[in-house]
Amino acid sequence: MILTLDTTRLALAAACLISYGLVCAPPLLDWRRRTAREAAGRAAVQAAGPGWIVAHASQTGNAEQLAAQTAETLRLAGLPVRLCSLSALSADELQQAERILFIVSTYGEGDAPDAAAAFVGRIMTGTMPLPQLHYALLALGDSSYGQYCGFGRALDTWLQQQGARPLVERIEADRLADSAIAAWRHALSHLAGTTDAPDWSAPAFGAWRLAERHWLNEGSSGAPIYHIELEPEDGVLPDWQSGDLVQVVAPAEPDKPREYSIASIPSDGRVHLLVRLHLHGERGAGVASGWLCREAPVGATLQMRVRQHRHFRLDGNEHRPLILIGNGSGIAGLRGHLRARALAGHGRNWLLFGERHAQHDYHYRHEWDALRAAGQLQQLDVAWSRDAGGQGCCVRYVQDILPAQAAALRDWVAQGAAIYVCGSLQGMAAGVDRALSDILGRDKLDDLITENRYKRDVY
Ligand SMILES: Cc1cc2nc3c(=O)[nH]c(=O)nc-3n(C[C@H](O)[C@H](O)[C@H](O)COP(=O)(O)O)c2cc1C
Repeated sequence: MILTLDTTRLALAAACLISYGLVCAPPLLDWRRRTAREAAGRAAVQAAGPGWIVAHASQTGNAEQLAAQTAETLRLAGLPVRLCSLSALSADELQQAERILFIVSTYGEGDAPDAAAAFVGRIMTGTMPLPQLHYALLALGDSSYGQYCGFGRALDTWLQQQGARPLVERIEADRLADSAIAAWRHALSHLAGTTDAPDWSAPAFGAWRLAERHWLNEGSSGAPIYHIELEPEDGVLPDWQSGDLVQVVAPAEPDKPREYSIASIPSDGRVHLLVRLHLHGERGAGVASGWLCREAPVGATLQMRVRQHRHFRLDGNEHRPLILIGNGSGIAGLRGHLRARALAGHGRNWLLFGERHAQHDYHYRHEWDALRAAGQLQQLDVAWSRDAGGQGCCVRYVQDILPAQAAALRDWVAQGAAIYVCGSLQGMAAGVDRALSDILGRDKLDDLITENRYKRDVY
């Protein structure tokens, strides 16, 4: 052994060792990361193999909730089960899995919910042999749409084309019809070999009092829109989060509850709604909106319940900057978020709103002014479609604001912002999506969806 105390030689030796470490460390770290990823992938595939997978595609949470109940029923029957979003399934997992229960809704015009867009793009556009896969499929939809259960049917067809075999025939639930949900539960008990499935009944409707109603847009060329406040008759306010919805029963159509975004937060002490009166020409007003906005007297009792809308909650985005984009009555859900943010003391909010006339349709303007003054609304941009002359030819709708704000938008997103879009599906949602995609790039926007940073409540 050769020992030396020569400091120059020692320093040289140390430098050699450090350089060697620097050269080796990155590949080593990379190798460790890769190995960990592969192990996680293998574990997921193994988990998929012998057990059941319950995969959901949901926009407003119905399919997700039914999937959670389905998974719980299997678990109670002692079966290993993995509950996940459809887009979380990889091609490998699909090809290994033997039993999957799919619960999917349909949006747009027969499209997949946003949460399943990645699955459609990545998996359903191609082919893969799935002869080992047995599955059941519950499709949620609404038969008043042209493409009833369009996505559920497309998924079913695609699975069969890949050689997967249905355990039971596809079940379709029209507006969550009890009979269809009962058929699914029945099939499930049969598959799980259990007879004592837990109760799945949704929370009961409660009695609420219509406490206040104001017509917000007198003089507008748009249909009347009302701010409505409701109190529980028993005085016990249920808990909810900004982004959630209510289901309201109109006395003339007790089997068709209508959903509205909640515009308030529990600390307001009341549920606030923003309801547009639907006018159908000669046929008069819509059943539910006509009753809520015109017929029911203030003080009337109505049946209502709060429903979680997990996809539109702040969940996980509480500490991020927020970009809130909406039009018309879509401002309701955004107002809920802004109130929650003000309460929590987060001022990094940007509201972009579109309506018809600045003079008549600037809903809640005094509130936005107050938030601005208090430093709780950092940026506010508005577009007026019927006053467009005054703003130049290019800005009519909320999506038209975005190109001029491209740099700010990129900046906010780079700082971690989440984007919430609320309002009409026709025109607005697609226009906003296109503008965001032009500015940020489609891949970035898809990443934001995956990271739960691009959320939409459009109707
Ligand atoms: C904007 C919008 C578009 C919809 N489009 C369709 C459709 O094209 N076909 C259909 O069967 N159901 C359609 N539905 C109904 C939903 O699929 C149904 O409400 C379902 O229960 C929602 O489940 P989810 O909460 O899991 O997303 C639509 C609903 C909304 C709000």
